[in-house]
Amino acid sequence: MAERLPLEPGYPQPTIHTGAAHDPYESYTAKWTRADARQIKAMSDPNVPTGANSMPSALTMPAIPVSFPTIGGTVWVWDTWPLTDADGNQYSYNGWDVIFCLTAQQNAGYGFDDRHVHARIGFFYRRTGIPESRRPVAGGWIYGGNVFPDGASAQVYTGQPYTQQAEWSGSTRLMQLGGNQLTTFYTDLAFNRDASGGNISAPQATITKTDGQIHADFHHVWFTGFTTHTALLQPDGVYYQTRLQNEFFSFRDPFTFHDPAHPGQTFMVFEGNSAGVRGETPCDASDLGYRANDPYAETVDAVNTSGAIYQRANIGLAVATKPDLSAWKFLPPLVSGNCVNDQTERPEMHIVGNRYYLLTISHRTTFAAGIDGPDGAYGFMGYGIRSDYVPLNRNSGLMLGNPTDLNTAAGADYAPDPSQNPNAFQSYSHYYMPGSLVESFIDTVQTRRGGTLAPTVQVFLRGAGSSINLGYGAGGLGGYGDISPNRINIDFWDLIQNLSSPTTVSAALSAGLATTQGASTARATEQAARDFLSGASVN
Ligand SMILES: OC[C@H]1O[C@@](CO)(OC[C@@]2(O[C@H]3O[C@H](CO)[C@@H](O)[C@H](O)[C@H]3O)O[C@H](CO)[C@@H](O)[C@@H]2O)[C@@H](O)[C@@H]1O
Repeated sequence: MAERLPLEPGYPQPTIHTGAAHDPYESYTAKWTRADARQIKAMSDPNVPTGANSMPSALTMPAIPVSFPTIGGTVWVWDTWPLTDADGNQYSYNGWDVIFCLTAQQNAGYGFDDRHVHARIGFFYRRTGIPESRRPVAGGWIYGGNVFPDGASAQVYTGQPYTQQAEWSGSTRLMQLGGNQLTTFYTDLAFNRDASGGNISAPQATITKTDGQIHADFHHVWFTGFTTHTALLQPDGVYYQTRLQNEFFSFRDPFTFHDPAHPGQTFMVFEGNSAGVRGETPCDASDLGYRANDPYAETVDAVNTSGAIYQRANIGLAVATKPDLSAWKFLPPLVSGNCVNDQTERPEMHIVGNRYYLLTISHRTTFAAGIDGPDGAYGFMGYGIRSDYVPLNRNSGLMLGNPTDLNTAAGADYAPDPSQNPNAFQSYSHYYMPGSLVESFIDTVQTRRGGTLAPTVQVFLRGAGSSINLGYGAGGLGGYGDISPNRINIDFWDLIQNLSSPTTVSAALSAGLATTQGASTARATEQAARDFLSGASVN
């Protein structure tokens, strides 16, 4: 890593990271250090040689107008993920784009900020291939309802003393090209309420798997299955903090992936906290990461007594131990942010050539005492699943922040000061897609609450840096809810079985599709069905 000289007044030199790869099974956890994260503030400080008067525009999402359109319907929408394979490719299924979203009913007697405890995984769909310019303003998504049958996700807690349960983020994988079998990995959350309606004690969080099938005809998309929910992981207290160690623990957001360097294995990254009893597990010099004799270094004692001891985010790793992905074992965390931040949420792994990008999201309010940064997406670059990850962009870790003046007080993360930071919480839960596109949801613009899909933006990853494409869409903001597939999956037999009229069945037969059974290759089947679809009249 290049040295940065001279020392910037008030800010330390960042930690030296090499990006070097380690074995995934090795006990090595890269650090997002305080020396690194303090570079976020340095970048916006006009008093340092390389600082600016605000967050750099290359790392800042342009302001979303308060007049944003909404996806419509009866549910709030937040964390969203498309239908993908384990390599992150996004699929159109039988001619439909499909997305999965955390959703909560809008008119059920609770407010937007209480949505988390009512969350269900819902789905939306729209026809594939319509140019963005011809889609309705909020993407033209049609709400399809909940993915899992009512009550199915509660079975994970059968016989346990919880009175309420919710479905939190995860990922949904197409298990075989040409088929309709899906596996959803998600966070099954359970808790009790006290008399005032709040939570009694910490929720329990279980990373869970459930299998189902997607179906489509020419009118709509629907699901079957998802009736059996298998608990995969609860925190172990060794690598990952438990609810008994910290009632505010984080353990959620599974994202599964394959690595060409480890064929035949399935890995999962997830949001965790470093194990240890809250407030009794101090940080050490490696968490702070200061170079020797840096005049802007803090002492370990000063950091631990500042309150920063309570922030212990990590990005966890697990590996499947059964081919049907029904059993997993923990591996040591990939990255920790002890005394830096308390939440590294919805982590994703993107492998581009020999570079491994570990991306995550975080809040301004979850940074530790003495560190500041905007709500948004953060990232790290290494040369293997387990690496000495380099935090992106001058080691700060910041990849894409909401427009935020870090010289103003943080405040509550759901209540921006419209006069100072009207867009500081405009979007959250950024998800990186093929084509360097990033989708997210709108939380709050000025004082208007969102619960709808944000404009998609484009962020290029280059080495250990990134930059938003301000030429994308209008001034850097693309379409609202522009989440498009880069691959097509046709399940011919699902399509044929679900055609809605005999005329269309005979059209399919006369198009030669039936002859593909048994005789033709999967490629020919796909091509025939694709030809048929493109010539079909849809309504
Ligand atoms: O709904 C839970 C899923 O959402 C995720 C990522 O978006 O967790 C987000 C989190 O933050 C929300 O609450 C914040 C505080 O109210 C609010 O400022 C923010 O806008 C919200 O997105 O939700 C939990 C519970 O409130 C909180 O700990 C997180 O920071 C994801 O990790 C969950 O699966």
